[in-house]
Amino acid sequence: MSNPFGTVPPEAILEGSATDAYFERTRATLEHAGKNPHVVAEVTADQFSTGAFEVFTGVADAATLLEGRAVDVDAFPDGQLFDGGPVMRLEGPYLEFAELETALLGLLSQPSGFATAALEVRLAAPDSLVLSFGARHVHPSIAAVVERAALLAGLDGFSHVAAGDILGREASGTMPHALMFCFGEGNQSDAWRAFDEAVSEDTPRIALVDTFWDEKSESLLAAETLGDDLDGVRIDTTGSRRGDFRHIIREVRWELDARGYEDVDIFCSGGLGPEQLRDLRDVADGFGVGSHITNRDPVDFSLDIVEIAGEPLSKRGKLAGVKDVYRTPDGDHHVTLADRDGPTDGEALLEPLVRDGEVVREFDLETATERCLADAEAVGFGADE
Ligand SMILES: O=P(O)(O)OC[C@H]1O[C@H](OP(=O)(O)OP(=O)(O)O)[C@H](O)[C@@H]1O
Repeated sequence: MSNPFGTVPPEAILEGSATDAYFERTRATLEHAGKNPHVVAEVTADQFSTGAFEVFTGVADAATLLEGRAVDVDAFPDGQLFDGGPVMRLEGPYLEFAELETALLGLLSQPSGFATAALEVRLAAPDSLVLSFGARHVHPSIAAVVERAALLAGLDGFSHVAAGDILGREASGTMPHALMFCFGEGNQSDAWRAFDEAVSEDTPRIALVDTFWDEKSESLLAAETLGDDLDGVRIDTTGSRRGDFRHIIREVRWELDARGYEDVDIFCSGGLGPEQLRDLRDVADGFGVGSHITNRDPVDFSLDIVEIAGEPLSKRGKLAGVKDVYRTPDGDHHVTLADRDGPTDGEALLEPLVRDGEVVREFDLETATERCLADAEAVGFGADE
């Protein structure tokens, strides 16, 4: 039972065996030929800007991976938005990092995809409570990766308990339909009352109100049952019954208000993405979002050697030479050769991460979140049309 779920252990990732076989064969071949050239390699998604910004994250994990190797690494800060050109640059003898390419790209690609999708929902409802509910859609061993990406993008919290332990944040949530079933139809009040009695005082009392009856009937019943103790209701109406979800939410709001329950908030979940949040943000108080975040494809990063023994080179379709990337105050993204002048008012985005194997940067999630949201504003990411 040392590895009951068959996951690749951290030791394998750090030592380089979490790799594609062709890198092991490359090492064998280069060692056989007595070659280990000094190279510069870049991690890039798109060679040229496309206007489609994405969030860069996973930098701390990349630093952990590369620590102790005789390489210098420069990278964008965690949470920076990018669009074309390198987000990371590695320099050193090629065999110092050859086999790490597979793990390095994985550590960056999937979290960056999650964070980009999470930022879309954050910006779609900037004033609403938005929680990440997507842990159920991914392998449990990476749940904290999802939740960290959600926090990085400015979401207010997440549902996963073990991720909370890792990230130092308490998991949030309401109650599942399973709880309602255990009390049975007609006994919803018993379920909500028992929940109120059982959970800690600081747990919000948010009743799930779509299980057996109409959302309006169950919401009013929850309000009558818990009175002033009820903080909110959650409506998770299944897709086949949803009809006009906005109308359902407005109707519940109306009925609660009509009976003096103006302080009871309405939370929604189930298949929600940025489009739905924009539509519902003025009638609902908060949202739980899962699959929109976890279904996101990884960002398609690749690592390419761009200079070898001081000479620029690249494969066909890629851009040779060491590059720098700048952001100008107008939000424009500039990719230039590193030995040419960048824009005079440009901020260079590639910053030292590792120097001769030593990690030279500190990581702070709150700072990364601030950067992510400020950068999204600077480049107009997620702006309402
Ligand atoms: O659709 P997503 O955005 O991925 O949302 C994540 C999940 O949260 C809701 O489930 P709920 O908490 O109601 O689960 P339950 O049916 O087990 O109670 C929703 O129905 C999804 O299954």
